[in-house]
This record gives sequence, C-alpha cells and structure tokens, in this order.
Amino acid sequence: MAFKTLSAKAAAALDKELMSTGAFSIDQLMELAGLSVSQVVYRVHPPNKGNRVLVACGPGNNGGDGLVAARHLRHYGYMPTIYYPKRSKNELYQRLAKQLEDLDVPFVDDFPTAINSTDHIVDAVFGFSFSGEVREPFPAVIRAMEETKLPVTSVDAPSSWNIETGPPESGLGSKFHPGFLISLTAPKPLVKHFKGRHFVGGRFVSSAIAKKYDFEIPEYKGIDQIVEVGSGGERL
Ligand SMILES: NC(=O)C1=CN([C@@H]2O[C@H](COP(=O)(O)OP(=O)(O)OC[C@H]3O[C@@H](n4cnc5c(N)ncnc54)[C@H](O)[C@@H]3O)[C@@H](O)[C@H]2O)[C@H](O)CC1
Ligand SMILES: [K+]
Repeated sequence: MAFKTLSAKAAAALDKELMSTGAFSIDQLMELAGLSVSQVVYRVHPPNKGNRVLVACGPGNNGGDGLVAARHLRHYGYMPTIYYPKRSKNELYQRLAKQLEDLDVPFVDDFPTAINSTDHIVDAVFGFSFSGEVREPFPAVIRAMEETKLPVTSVDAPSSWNIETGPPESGLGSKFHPGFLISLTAPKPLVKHFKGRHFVGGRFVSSAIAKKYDFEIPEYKGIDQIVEVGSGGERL
C-alpha cells in the first residue's frame, strides 16, 4: 500500500498553516528539516565511508534546509563544502551562512569542479516551489548531478523534477535519478517515480494537522527524526 502524498499546493498551504495557527517559526521548521536531512546522510553514508559532502543550495527554503544540514554534518565529523550561488539577503539565511563560516566550512563557486573532490552530494537546490525550465546558474548543477556516479541525497524533491509528475520527459533532469530522497513532512506526488531509498522527516506534526491534510504520520523509532519508507512511497 502506498503512502498518501501532498501536492505542491497543499504542501505550501501546510507550511503556511504550521507558521500561523501552528505557532512554529520558519527557523524552527528549517532546523527540523535540516536535522532530518543530516540524519539521512548519516544513515546512508556514514563518515567512515568518506567524509566529504558537497551541499548544493538553491535560492529558497530548500537551500536553507541544505545550509542547516551542513552544520549538523560538520558536527558529526563530515567535511562539508557549500555551493550557494544565489545567496538570499534574508537575515535567516545570512545567519545560517555565518554559522557555517564560523565552523570553517568552505563556500565554493564552481560546482562541476567541486564534484570531483567529494564523496557525497546533497541536492538542496529546489523543493516544492520549483516550476518551469531550470534557470541559470543551475543547469550545470543539475547536469553534473545527473552525470555523476557519486551518491546523491535529494531534499524533498530531486531538483528539476516536477512536484506532481516527476522527471522531465526529455532533456535536462530527465536522467537525474538520485539514490536517496528525504520527503519533508510528507511525500509529494513525484515519489511515484523515485526508485531509490526513500525517507520521510516530519517528526513534529500533530495528528490533527496530518488528518486535516490527509496524510499519515509514519512510525518513527527511538529518537530518530527520519523513517525509511519504500521506493515510490510504498510502505516497507
Ligand atoms: N516542513 C516542511 O515541509 C518544510 C519545508 N521546507 C523546505 O522548503 C521548500 C520549499 O521552499 P520554497 O522557498 O517555497 O521554495 P524552493 O526552495 O522550492 O524554491 C524556490 C526558489 O527557487 C526559485 N526557482 C523556482 N523555479 C526555478 C527555476 N525553474 N529555475 C531557477 N530558479 C527557480 C524561486 O525563484 C525561489 O527563489 C520545501 O521543499 C522544503 O525543502 C522549509 O524549510 C520549511 C519546512
Ligand atoms: K532538492
């Protein structure tokens, strides 16, 4: 049986509700999202398998999740590197970047070069607000992730995939099949096309919210922020 999914529109409405009547702040939601991303990386690629992680961050909140994840990964013993070409002027992102700089985490400008000296990639380029054709400077990033043999963990969505319909039929992104995906709060419809190891991170949602948005809260174990579910959103 498959997990229920959240459309891009429903996911945006849910985020808004969490931050209004739910009384969460964006900082909190992003911290929880980034923390769960870092736990997936630790689960699928522990630091003794190679501790260099390249985190590709886009201009929105998906990129913010990547910045938070990088901070946690640094504290777990990884050596993260950040590619963040479209820095937001928003104070929250500036603080997240400063926290990384204070940990001596390097920021690099050339993604295709950086990919040659890493062990794992975190794709935090686009999440549920992605639409249309990939605009500059991100086509080279999607292409590099599409062509690499290195393991890739995508945050909320494989970047360049349509949130409802999955990978583009042809051209850029059509062959991008990351090995790992973490759906934040609840899986989006694109997970039907995802063939790798799939995790959900959303251990903060009340059962009333899950009921209202018609998704199930998976069974988290111990102190985990994440739970592995089957490919394509199937239960394991
Ligand atoms: N609990 C949660 O579920 C939380 C999820 N979070 C993460 O937030 C993203 C959604 O964030 P949002 O800021 O709405 O958008 P994105 O990051 O997906 O992208 C918007 C960003 O990208 C630009 N853009 C859109 N399309 C294109 C394009 N074709 N080419 C280039 N650039 C594009 C757009 O202009 C914006 O700048 C969600 O998926 C989660 O990862 C939050 O952290 C809160 C909690
Ligand atoms: K992504």
